[in-house]
Amino acid sequence: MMNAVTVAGLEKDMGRFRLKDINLNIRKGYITGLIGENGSGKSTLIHHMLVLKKQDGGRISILDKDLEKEREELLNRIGLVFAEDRFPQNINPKRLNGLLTVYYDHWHADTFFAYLERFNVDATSKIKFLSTGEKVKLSIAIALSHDAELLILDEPTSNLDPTFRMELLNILQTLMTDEDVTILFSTHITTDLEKIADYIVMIDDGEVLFDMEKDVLFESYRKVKGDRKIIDDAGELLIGTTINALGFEAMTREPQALVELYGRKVLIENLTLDEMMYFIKREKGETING
Ligand SMILES: Nc1ncnc2c1ncn2[C@@H]1O[C@H](COP(=O)(O)OP(=O)(O)OP(=O)(O)O)[C@@H](O)[C@H]1O
Repeated sequence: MMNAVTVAGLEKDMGRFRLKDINLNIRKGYITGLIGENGSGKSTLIHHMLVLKKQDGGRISILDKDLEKEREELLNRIGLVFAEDRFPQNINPKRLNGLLTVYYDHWHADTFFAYLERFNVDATSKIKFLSTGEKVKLSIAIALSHDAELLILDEPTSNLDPTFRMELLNILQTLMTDEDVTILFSTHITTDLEKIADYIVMIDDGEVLFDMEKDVLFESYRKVKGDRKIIDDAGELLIGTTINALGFEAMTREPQALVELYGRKVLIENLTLDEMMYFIKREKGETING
């Protein structure tokens, strides 16, 4: 099995918003980061990867099982973390542990309580009294305590303090090396993905814009800054050109060619994932608007 998740031709019409022919492979044993603007469809995609209905177009297989037919078994093998919590609010994590023992085939109470202690979450406090970040930590502790082979984390880090975010990234990386799990991780904190992701998937307006190995992505594209006068001439080599008081900035796949053609009139730099998203989005907007 090469892919932990295969999404083929997923279509979902939600009225104003549509997932359009989503084809996606989440490679087994790697961390895939899912990025995209607010409302681009990250949460919708994750949701429909887990609850595909007959009337939707497309096929999804997870861990070599057909999602439609074997949902129950699959949910046992997937660790889920969402930004908002879905727990019963009036019980404490200790009581929740009792429910989870029944729910999961491979529940490890000792692991669960060890994580809660490590994360500083009070196991005797009613869930409704936990802070937003503490609820996320609870959710992470659960996801890590039932031998999940696949972790799906939808914006897990947005409510976490920087210290714990770093700790979580370390935990995830350790899991990858020790247990060979697969992780799908959506976030706006792209620096987290620059640190730990192996693959990056960007979606925009319900479509997959790219699905690439992170290292290849960063090797393939560079930022270029330069003198405004060369924009027209170099246009073909520039992606998402922005003009500012100092000149222009753009993304390019051809840094070498730009240097050969324009010498000191251009400056080549490395890109961040945020900048890549910005330039790609700009380029797409320009194409659409003519
Ligand atoms: N149940 C629903 N019915 C109709 N439209 C919906 C529903 N849920 C979400 N949408 C719409 O689908 C679009 C995509 O939303 P989604 O939550 O998937 O985006 P996202 O990429 O996760 O955004 P964010 O980064 O803000 O969390 C939005 O325009 C949203 O309004």
